[in-house]
Amino acid sequence: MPNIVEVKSVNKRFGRGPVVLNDINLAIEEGEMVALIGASGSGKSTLIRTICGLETADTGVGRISLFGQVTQSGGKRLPAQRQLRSQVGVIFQQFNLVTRLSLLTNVLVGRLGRIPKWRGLLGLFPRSDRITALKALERVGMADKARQRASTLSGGQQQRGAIARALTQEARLILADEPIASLDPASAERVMETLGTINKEDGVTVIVSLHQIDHAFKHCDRIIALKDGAVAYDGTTEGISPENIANLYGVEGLDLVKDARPKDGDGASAEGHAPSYLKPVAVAS
Ligand SMILES: Nc1ncnc2c1ncn2[C@@H]1O[C@H](COP(=O)(O)OP(=O)(O)OP(=O)(O)O)[C@@H](O)[C@H]1O
Repeated sequence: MPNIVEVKSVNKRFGRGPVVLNDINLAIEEGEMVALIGASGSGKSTLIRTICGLETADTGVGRISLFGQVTQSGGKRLPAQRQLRSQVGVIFQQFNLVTRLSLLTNVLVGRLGRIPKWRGLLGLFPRSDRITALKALERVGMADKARQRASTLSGGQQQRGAIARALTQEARLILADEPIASLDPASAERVMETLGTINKEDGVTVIVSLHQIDHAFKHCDRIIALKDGAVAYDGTTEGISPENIANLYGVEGLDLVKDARPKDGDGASAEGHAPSYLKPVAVAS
């Protein structure tokens, strides 16, 4: 089975600006749930946008492959980029849904690449597509909101709608760029749980960039960390050390770890894949 995502020797600068991605090399296998972390400006969004083809890497030897096919090489998009587009679901921090349309119509947009263009333009989605979309909304706990205008939904509900759209699209890979950055803690948790569920139950590969390390600890089994555009850590979530975190975020990083530490008595706030130094120590009774 080829890697779902392969990034080889990718560099990126915007115009004559500083280096934003510096010799990135990554391989992500099918079914992984990967957190992309790093301080603000470290290049997370640019890497996600380059992987999904919204940006091109610099000219040179850099190459990106999706599902075993080269989509970008030498700073140029190749035909495979377009052909594979329907298999990649992209979720952003904001502006994921067309606010004047109903949630159901937004989710049906996920089928546009799979029906004749004229049907899509007229909004004539087959009944089977509507059923698929409604099932996807049910999976993310939003079926009762199907007829509601997207503008009337909360940020967290809109993000779950965007996940339903990716499910309807039958995406094999979801790239989520800070999907919980503007959400309250409960909505953020719900969105991360939803991404985790479709990763586990449907085998969809997920790459999610996050500012909140505790969500990475809880929901992702692998962490890729960027510092100044270069990969500073790539390994298991359990394996990331306080030194790694301090290297990424400086002194404030240690506070982030402290915040992620399970609180006394009330269970773990960073269960899941949290490194052992964050897990509660079992006390023999
Ligand atoms: N379109 C652009 N034109 C010029 N510079 C850009 C552009 N997009 C990003 N950059 C620069 O690239 C660098 C990395 O930005 P990027 O948004 O990828 O980082 P990030 O890690 O996602 O940051 P944050 O966590 O704050 O969203 C920043 O210095 C940013 O100013």
